Amino acid sequence: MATPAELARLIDLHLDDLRDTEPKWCVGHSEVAGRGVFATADIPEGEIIFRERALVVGPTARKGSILNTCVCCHKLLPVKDFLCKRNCTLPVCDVCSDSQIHRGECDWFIRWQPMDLIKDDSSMTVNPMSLRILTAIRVFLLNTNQRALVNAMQANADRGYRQEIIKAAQCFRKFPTTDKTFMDNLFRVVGVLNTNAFEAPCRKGDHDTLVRGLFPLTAIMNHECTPNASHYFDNGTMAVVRAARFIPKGAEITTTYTKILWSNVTRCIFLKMTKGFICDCSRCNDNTGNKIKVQSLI
Ligand SMILES: C[S@@+](CC[C@H](N)C(=O)[O-])C[C@H]1O[C@@H](n2cnc3c(N)ncnc32)[C@H](O)[C@@H]1O
Repeated sequence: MATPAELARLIDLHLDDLRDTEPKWCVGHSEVAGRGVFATADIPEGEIIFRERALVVGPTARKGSILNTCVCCHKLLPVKDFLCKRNCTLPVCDVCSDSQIHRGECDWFIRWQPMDLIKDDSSMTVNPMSLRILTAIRVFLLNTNQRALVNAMQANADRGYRQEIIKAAQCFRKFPTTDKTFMDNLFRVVGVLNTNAFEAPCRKGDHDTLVRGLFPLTAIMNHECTPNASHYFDNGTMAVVRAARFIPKGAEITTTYTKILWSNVTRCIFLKMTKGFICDCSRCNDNTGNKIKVQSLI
């Protein structure tokens, strides 16, 4: 795992113009888990601690997601004929289909020969599993420093992630499954995304959608059930982190990976299933909050 100093260097490059001249945060070794974010000065309640743009964004492709949403600008597309004109099978609007941002992924998808999916009314549709893998593929198209940042992030290992890749590979005739280096890298990237990515609300005109974004600095914050910071997303592409209460210099800045009002049991199960850990914070250890041994449930 990359050291806090190496991670901080790469985050610094990623923040670019959003880097404060005197940031009130730093990346350090955490007593909670691995690396974390720490206050370098007293931070008053309500103050914005940092903002960052997404390093990479893609569709969530969850059950119930509206598939005719442009994978680049997220605008709503017509119900029919919404796939890329170059036959990469990704939903993309006319403007984005010719854009630099789509061209790279479009070339990769075309090379892998996506399977046609024909609907009952004989129009073409898109396979959600090929949409789901798109964010991971976009990581391969980042520049060297950006890819190094992704590599420096934690990737939990989970058998389900391999399944996600296998299902995506089945959407193509020529997915490079025999390229071991590529497949190993893809497995790690999928692990990084599943460990760190956020689902962020995004609005385009009247169309509300959820996008899946990797915000590395926001993701480095460890979880607490009574966090001292909160985060929100500005139209899917910008994360904003602010102090939920006064944070003294030197304290670890934490956020919550769950909904704050969920019960102890619900938070415990969610954290174990999605983030692979059992929280040991004071709220979880408060016996009046019906603490249970999650190990015995899973
Ligand atoms: C998004 S990462 C957080 C950054 C991570 N500490 C690092 O070094 O990259 C999420 C992972 O951090 C660990 N983690 C975060 N908060 C934790 C907590 N309160 N207790 C135990 N592990 C935690 C878990 O392994 C979790 O899957």
